[in-house]
Amino acid sequence: MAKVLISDKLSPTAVQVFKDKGVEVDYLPDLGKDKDKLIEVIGQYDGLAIRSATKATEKVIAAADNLKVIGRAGIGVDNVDIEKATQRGIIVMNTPFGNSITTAEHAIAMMFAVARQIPAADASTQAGKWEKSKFMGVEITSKTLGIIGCGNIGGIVATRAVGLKMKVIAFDPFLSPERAVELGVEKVELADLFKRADFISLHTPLTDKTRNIVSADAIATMKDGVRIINCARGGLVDEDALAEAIKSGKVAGAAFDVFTNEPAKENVLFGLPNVVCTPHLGASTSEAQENVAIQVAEQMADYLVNGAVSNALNMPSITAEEAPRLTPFVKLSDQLGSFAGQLTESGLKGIRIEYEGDVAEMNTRALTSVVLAGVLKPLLQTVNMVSAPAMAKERGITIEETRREQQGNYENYIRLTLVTERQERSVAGTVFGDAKPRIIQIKGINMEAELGENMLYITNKDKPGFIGRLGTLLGTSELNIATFNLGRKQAGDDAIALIEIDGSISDAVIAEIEALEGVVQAKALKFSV
Ligand SMILES: NC(=O)c1ccc[n+]([C@@H]2O[C@H](COP(=O)([O-])OP(=O)(O)OC[C@H]3O[C@@H](n4cnc5c(N)ncnc54)[C@H](O)[C@@H]3O)[C@@H](O)[C@H]2O)c1
Ligand SMILES: O=C(O)CC[C@@H](O)C(=O)O
Repeated sequence: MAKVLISDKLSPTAVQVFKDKGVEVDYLPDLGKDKDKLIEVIGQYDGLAIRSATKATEKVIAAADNLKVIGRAGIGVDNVDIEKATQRGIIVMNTPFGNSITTAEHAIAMMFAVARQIPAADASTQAGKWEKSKFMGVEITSKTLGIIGCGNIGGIVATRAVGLKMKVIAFDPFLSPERAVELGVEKVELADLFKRADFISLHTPLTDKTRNIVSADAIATMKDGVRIINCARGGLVDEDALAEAIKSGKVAGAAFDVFTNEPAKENVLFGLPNVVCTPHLGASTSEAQENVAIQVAEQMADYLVNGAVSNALNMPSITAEEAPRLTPFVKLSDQLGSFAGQLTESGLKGIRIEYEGDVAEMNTRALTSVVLAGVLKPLLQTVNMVSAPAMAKERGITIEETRREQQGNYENYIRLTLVTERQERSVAGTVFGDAKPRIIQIKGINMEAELGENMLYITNKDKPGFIGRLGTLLGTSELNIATFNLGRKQAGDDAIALIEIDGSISDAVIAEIEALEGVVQAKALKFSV
């Protein structure tokens, strides 16, 4: 039974979801904060469910010998080393929509808070001061809100702000003109946004491009009295530059939920006039926490139990519905990749995968990942379908995928061609109605072979007497033939034999086969069945 560790504070509903789906679960909500303890125990788990307190660092991942999936109950995955997870074949998934409304509402709340200085006014009033003239605010109606990053959360903020009668402008290179119209926002360039906005709200991930997107230079181009809200990620705004701009009066206020260093026990913004801060509360509503906990538990359990993949950041999705239909093709893809990979001895330059017929309409991205893992496995023992695409890319191997809907002799067909420094070698296979994969072509030679655990692959000159000599040799070596498949282009040409053997084939037997008259190549191949 798969075993999952929940190492952050997740709604207890997640525990029940895991149990209901047949996954064993340990709920240790404070463990994530103890790096050493996490490293000590992580090896025993197949899944790790986290929020933001647990840092799934390179060291944690290196110690995670059985880990198959990391599930983030939330959106941002900057606390997970995705590259290292991918290299170890661990899927990283998040819950991209479960807390979007809640976070967008927090951004709107923060905008009001900074427009009317509510936290400071509250503190003063409760201190018995009644400082009515000190807290003069501004209306937001008719003001311009500049949204940087108009995805899920930015989009919700935009529609709420339009409802509040604001003029909304947005900078997001991936925002389509149609979506901008749908949201009621004007798509603008960043420099334009900085010049025009009365309020600026950030909603991008933290990347190399977005780090310090609000810099000292950017602030200098803004309207005097602008107010800045960050409920996305610390590091999007240069906090030192903002602090200076607040002190000088250039910026009239800031509302921050996220900070460059978290937990933010101290920060240059703390204590400045009209700065409102919350401790990364954007996603903290009971509704959002219930949503993300249930979603992450369902996704992780679906993967661990059924192989379904949703919302993975390092692997194509496979829905629970398509997983059973895809299974025989996953097996075929693995066999084709493994077959070609085991026969490849010179430097691999390119991989071509052709899908034809029914299979061309399936989730070929996932199948391609499986093929790649099969090809690379003989070279890189730890590779799997998660890590294979990245590993192939790292090694400069080009990947080409084509899909054709028309059918030839078979209802479906996958052909894999490996391009090496010396040659191109192709192998093709199909899945029949019995859901069993078959190899149907090797190097252009037709045959119909089912692969077993131990296969003997031989290329030989098609001359009389060869099969007899081979049968005698296998017999005297006490190797029993389970199935025997032959193919050739034409009489006298190269022929291929693919033979299933009951038991493994030693190097000594392979050497004897190679010494038989007419043998061009002999190889023992192993497959997982
Ligand atoms: N405060 C919280 O508790 C909390 C909760 C949830 C999400 N978040 C954060 O909010 C942010 C947005 O989340 P989301 O779900 O809307 O993500 P999203 O992926 O749906 O949207 C992000 C948008 O940013 C845009 N973008 C990327 N690079 C950009 C750039 N250089 N300039 C302008 N736009 C760019 C993308 O095109 C995309 O539309 C993330 O950083 C996420 O981690 C914070
Ligand atoms: O889990 C949290 O409280 C914060 C989540 C938020 O930052 C996210 O990216 O989803």
